[in-house]
Amino acid sequence: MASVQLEAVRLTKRFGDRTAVDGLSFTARQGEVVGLLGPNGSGKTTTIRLLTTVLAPTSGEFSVAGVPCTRPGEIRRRIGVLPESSGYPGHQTGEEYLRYHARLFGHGRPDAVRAAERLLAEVGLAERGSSRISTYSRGMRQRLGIARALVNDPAVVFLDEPTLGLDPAGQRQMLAIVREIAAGRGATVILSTHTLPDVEEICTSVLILHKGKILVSGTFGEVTRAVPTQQYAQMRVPIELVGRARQALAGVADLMTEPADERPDILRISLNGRPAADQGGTDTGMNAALRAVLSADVPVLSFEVEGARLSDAFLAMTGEGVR
Ligand SMILES: Nc1ncnc2c1ncn2[C@@H]1O[C@H](COP(=O)(O)OP(=O)(O)OP(=O)(O)O)[C@@H](O)[C@H]1O
Repeated sequence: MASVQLEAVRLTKRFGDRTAVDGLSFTARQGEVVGLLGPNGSGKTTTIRLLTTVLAPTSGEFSVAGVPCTRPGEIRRRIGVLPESSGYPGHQTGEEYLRYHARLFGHGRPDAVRAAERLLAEVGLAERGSSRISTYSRGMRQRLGIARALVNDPAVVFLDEPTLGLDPAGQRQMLAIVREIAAGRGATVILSTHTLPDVEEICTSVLILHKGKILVSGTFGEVTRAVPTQQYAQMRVPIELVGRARQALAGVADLMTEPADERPDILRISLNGRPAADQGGTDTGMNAALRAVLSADVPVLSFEVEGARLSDAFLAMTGEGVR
């Protein structure tokens, strides 16, 4: 099994009488992409600031690549950070900027030149390395920020909202880069985000924070199974029989129907608040829906059970919706 690169034990941060991070314990292994999720104010940024040694914990401890938090200077040499918002010197070119940071980490001049070139290629900026940063789009700046975070070949990379404000193409590019940081470099990535589809796409595990505490953690499957979420199925019936199908479904306890978007011939059926973990119950419910409609002499043209969604689990746990 891959080695543990990050370990937090009862990590806590208080600001006055407000506890921003409250007894966080978790581990992350080499090559994992861990999604750090939670509503506004749940403690994501504070957690990243603690783990990147910007803030000192009030209590608890953590280690990065085996280095304890009592040696913050050594930790800083082993991590890369893309903060929530960072400024860039617009007058410098991407190349100059990365060379400068490579030099800060002790590379000699020729090494720094090579490192800048390699990193620019890695984040898709090879063509624009000699342009001034002031001419870069937001997506290009974010990618330059990632390149800077990789300059010291870090064991753990922290990315705070890396896709925020990017257009769909920029988001895709960013996610591909993040995936490669974990799969290609074997680094551990801690990714704080509000964008759950990103998480579903690239994270190997998820930590959901609420009021500074971990509500639930695990793989995507474990998290969506751990909480009561609605399970939905879509049933398509002949349009002239929609009314009859609805009537038949109304007689099935525990089911509710709602119209699917702009498709009057599709009924979206949900099991009322049954835990997704209760797979037996879910099957029975959906089978009951099918039986009811068929026995009302309504042919079912298609029937599809939707997969559990992280956003539903998140909503069920925190009471707050997300994008
Ligand atoms: N320097 C500080 N002084 C006082 N309170 C703080 C400080 N930094 C954060 N907090 C408080 O700690 C809590 C957690 O904030 P944090 O910024 O970590 O949340 P977050 O999950 O990153 O939120 P967002 O998604 O809005 O960025 C909030 O209640 C916040 O007001």
